[in-house]
Amino acid sequence: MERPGRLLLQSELRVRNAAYDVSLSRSLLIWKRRTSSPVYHPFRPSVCHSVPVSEIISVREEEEENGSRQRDDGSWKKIREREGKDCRQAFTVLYVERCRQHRWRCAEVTFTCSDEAVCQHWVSSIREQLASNTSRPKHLLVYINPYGGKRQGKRIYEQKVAPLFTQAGIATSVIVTEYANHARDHLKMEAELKKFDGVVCVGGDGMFSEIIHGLIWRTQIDCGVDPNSTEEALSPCSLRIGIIPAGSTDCICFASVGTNDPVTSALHIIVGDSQPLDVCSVHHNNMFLRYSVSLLGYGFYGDVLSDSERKRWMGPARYDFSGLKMFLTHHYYEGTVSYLPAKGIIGTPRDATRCRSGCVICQHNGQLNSERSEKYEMDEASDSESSGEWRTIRGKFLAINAASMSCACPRSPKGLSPAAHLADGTTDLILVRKCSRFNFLRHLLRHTSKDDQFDLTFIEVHRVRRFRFMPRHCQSDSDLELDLHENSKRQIFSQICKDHPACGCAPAYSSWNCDGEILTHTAIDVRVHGQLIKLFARGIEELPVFEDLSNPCAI
Ligand SMILES: Nc1ncnc2c1ncn2[C@@H]1O[C@H](COP(=O)(O)OP(=O)(O)OP(=O)(O)O)[C@@H](O)[C@H]1O
Ligand SMILES: CCCCCCCCCCCCC/C=C/[C@@H](O)[C@H](CO)NC(C)=O
Ligand SMILES: [Ca+2]
Repeated sequence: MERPGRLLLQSELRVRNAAYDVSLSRSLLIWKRRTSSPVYHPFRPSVCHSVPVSEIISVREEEEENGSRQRDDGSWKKIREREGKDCRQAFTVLYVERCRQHRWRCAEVTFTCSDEAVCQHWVSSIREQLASNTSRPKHLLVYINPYGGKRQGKRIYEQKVAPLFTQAGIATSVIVTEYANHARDHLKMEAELKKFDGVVCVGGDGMFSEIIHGLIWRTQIDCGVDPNSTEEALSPCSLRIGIIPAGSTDCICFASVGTNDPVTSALHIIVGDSQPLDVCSVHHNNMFLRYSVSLLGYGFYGDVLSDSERKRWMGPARYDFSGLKMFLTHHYYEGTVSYLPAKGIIGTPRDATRCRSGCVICQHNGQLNSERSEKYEMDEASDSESSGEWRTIRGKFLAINAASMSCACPRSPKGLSPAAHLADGTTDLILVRKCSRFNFLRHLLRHTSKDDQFDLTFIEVHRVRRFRFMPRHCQSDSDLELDLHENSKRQIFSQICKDHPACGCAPAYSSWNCDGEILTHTAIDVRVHGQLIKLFARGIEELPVFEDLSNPCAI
């Protein structure tokens, strides 16, 4: 809890007929019931409220007519009179109130006083404080995906978010997308980004992936960086991105705010939060494919996504249906994974600690990254395959997952990698080797229990900066010749089977699930770019365990 600091204003005002000492400093608004108040009950504890100024949404004057007052927006509010004597002036403060499970809501308190000049001084003083907070957005570019999730994006925005933006005095330019990649193309080629101080994504993870594709690409072009390069350091994006969850998984919103509630996300945007986020670039043969911030999944999660795309009419439940189907199908895939372990960092994928607001691991490793990327510019060999740092694993896998955040979501409450960090410059590479259905089910079920989902003999997890994957069917001729002697028949049959889908045997390869979108290639090169973008979020806040003794009300 912030401490009050130097007082800017202090008055006796009234709240619902009770007298309060109200004070405003640069950091806090406090209202504390006066002990002399006629409605004061000697045995009722003194009531004191405090709100960080940074979490005040807006302040509005209340105009009076016939005992009720008309608000700035024209709506009417009944102000009760005290014993026939009018309290003639009032103003209302809207502020963030924390609820259960990381949800925020917009609360309000109306102050009344007899002196009009005092009332107007309070309104102007609070407005000055809000205006001086330069991290709060004033003009947002909003993209609404009407197609994702339960196809409620437009309704969610208009009914739950737009009224809050209006209350907060935020101007918006809204685009309802008309086709897939509409937002990406608009950001790449048309949007006048200098007019805005933020972009808002109303949709799910796939829509967010589309928007960062457009924004990051545009930023590189504007900064003279080749986005197709696998070796150039990418330029960070200055515009923050807000996510109004209206998808099916919404794991990016869930992992950066702690809930997938549209009002909570809107309030984090309004107060101007900022949360850095790692981004993975995905290339195939030096050709850029896509960016990823949550999950890159081959095998199980790639097959779940491929199968579920044909069932979008089911809404979010399509993932459960396809997940069960793919579990029963139990396909495995052969290939070679090579990865560059993250050296010198703190934190591992097996930690008990979690990435939360003000994460020390993200701050430490993020600093390490920026020092390292300066060195990298001078010594590109450190990341090259020949640096000797790379590890290679060939085998048969049920799933190959790279989680750049926990990927926690309603369907996977702990997430695919519970100890992954939003902004530490790494991704957790999870290899699920071929095993029995029973053992794979044990692994899946541990995503919803307290058991460690990595503590199984057929699972290995590495925190990496880069990795590559080459499926067996794409291996080089020399590798294939080696295999040919070993499994010539299998190679011949797998080619026949691949050419004849009617054949019932397992496919030779899966597809990559990239934040909920299917990649066009299976041989990929993935690189983590630390803290490349920023969200209007603050990470998941630690829940208060006890009354905060530094609470200014305790003074
Ligand atoms: N107007 C549109 N018509 C059709 N598709 C669209 C449109 N706008 C965006 N899309 C595409 O819809 C796809 C799915 O959107 P989104 O990710 O928001 O929903 P979802 O897949 O249900 O959610 P999640 O990814 O969280 O599971 C995205 O790939 C996006 O590119
Ligand atoms: C035995 C039944 C198993 C059912 C498994 C159901 C599928 C669970 C989906 C959880 C996905 C968690 C990771 C999130 C990935 C997102 O990036 C992506 C896009 O939103 N969502 C999916 C489902 O791939
Ligand atoms: Ca990360």
